[in-house]
Amino acid sequence: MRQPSLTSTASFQALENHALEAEDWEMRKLFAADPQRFERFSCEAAGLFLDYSKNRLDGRTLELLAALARERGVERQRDAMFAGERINNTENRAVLHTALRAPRGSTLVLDGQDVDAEVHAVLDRIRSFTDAVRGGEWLGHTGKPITDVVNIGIGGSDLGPKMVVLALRHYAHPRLALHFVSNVDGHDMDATLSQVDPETTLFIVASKTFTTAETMMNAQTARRWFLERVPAESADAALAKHFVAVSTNVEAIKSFGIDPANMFPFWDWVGGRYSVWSAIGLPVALAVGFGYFSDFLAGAHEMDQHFRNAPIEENMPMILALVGFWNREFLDAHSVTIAPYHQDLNRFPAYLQQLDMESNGKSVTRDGDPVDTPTCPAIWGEPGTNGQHAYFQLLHQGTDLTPIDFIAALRPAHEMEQHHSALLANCFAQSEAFMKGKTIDEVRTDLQAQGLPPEEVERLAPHKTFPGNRPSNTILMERLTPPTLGALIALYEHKTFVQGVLWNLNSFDQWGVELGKVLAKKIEAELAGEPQPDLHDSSTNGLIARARAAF
Ligand SMILES: O=P(O)(O)OC[C@H]1O[C@](O)(CO)[C@@H](O)[C@@H]1O
Repeated sequence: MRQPSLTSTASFQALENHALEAEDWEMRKLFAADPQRFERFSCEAAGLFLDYSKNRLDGRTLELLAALARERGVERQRDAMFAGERINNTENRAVLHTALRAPRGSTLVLDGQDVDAEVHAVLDRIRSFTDAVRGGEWLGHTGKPITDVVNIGIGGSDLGPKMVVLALRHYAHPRLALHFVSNVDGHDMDATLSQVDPETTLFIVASKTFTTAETMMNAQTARRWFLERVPAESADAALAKHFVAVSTNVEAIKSFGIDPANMFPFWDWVGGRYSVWSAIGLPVALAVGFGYFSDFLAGAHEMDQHFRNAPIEENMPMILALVGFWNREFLDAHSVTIAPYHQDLNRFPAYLQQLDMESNGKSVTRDGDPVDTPTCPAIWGEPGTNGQHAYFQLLHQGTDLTPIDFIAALRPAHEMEQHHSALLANCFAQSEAFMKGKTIDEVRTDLQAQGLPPEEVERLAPHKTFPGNRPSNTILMERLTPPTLGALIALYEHKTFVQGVLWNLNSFDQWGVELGKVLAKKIEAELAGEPQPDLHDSSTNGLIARARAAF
């Protein structure tokens, strides 16, 4: 059924009216007026705690947002996703990444396929393979145990496993070093190959389609590099010990020369950016072992259960989505900063960029109509406290309002307690500063107390004033563990889903990446071929000409 446009819905219009009333709200005053604000605007689920009290909203705002979610059918669409309906309507696919982390025994049949049985059969294979590699029973072609694993993939076939392996480094196997090559830029492959030994390196070629240009070129290069170092007569046997594939495309992996016995499959109902739970997570299972990989899946499943069952008003992913929606639509927030106050989450912002922006960076609804409000904000960030010494200036005093998600673990994985309290102090201080700001009168009082002459006080005061009233969420966990990380990722997946439903987008296709791919193929041929007539605009022709002259 065609959805009405967002702005024509009664609940969106009610929110518009409410936003007019809320225009002058100051969070300082909201906190002063309600000593229970923190308790009222925070929730817990799956080992995570979300404080969303430092947003410009009140109970009525949430009621109206929840009403909008209901009017847009968020619960119905959530249930349709879990049930395996083909909600990816432009690719006619189900969206079942949640089935990848469901415990054995769940019943879901999709087109005659027993999803649970297939998922767990692959998980069993992942377990035996990773046990063998980690245990030193899987040997390289000269009889040595594997010491290095190189994952070759890009986008969802890189960002997820790379982020998780870094985040869980405390759980990692001491013998295995994990490397990730994604960029078609040869410097990426070169930097990795220069560190590894062909006798002890396992290559994982990870690509859902097994057609992605960057991955195919990188995989061919790795294969050539490897074969140049192996006696020709044992090439096939050696390849079988050193190359495995993760894909949905068995024919393509065969023609690449990988034995299907070395292929870990997944399915078209797993989107690339939602695939870390599938065999795309093989590097994670190799690094931390199958037990912790299962815990990671279990943490995500716990968040799934919460998302499925909790009422909207207590549902963490729904709340995160609704608050983000409020900030985007009514506070004109063009971007969101992700600030993990945990160095091991340093690739988390990059991971969320694909998750959120590839899912909801769209301007046409699922029905093909132009959207009538702004959609996905830009997502960016760096670990705190590094960001504080770089771009937080703009967040505090710039002209745009940029909401921030602070993410922290209460306990560290190290024993340097002093560092950890300094880290948390910074995290909490920043959210306080964004909320409170510092008024010009407060600045004047400070400067006067420092004994500055009145004209100097007046000259400096505007520069030292902080507008404040800038929204943030804080997500806390006890420790960064496999289950809490699983829950954290699932939280953001579902947040993205809910926002997609509010905007009536198909969050599971990514047509926007195609045009550049097609043009790059043409230009690659032009760069390699004979001089050709100018085929493009003058800028593109000029750039190609300069590159050709340099070759
Ligand atoms: O796993 P594949 O098929 O190589 O795709 C890699 C990535 O490329 C994209 O299709 C975008 O080009 C992503 O959605 C995907 O995660």
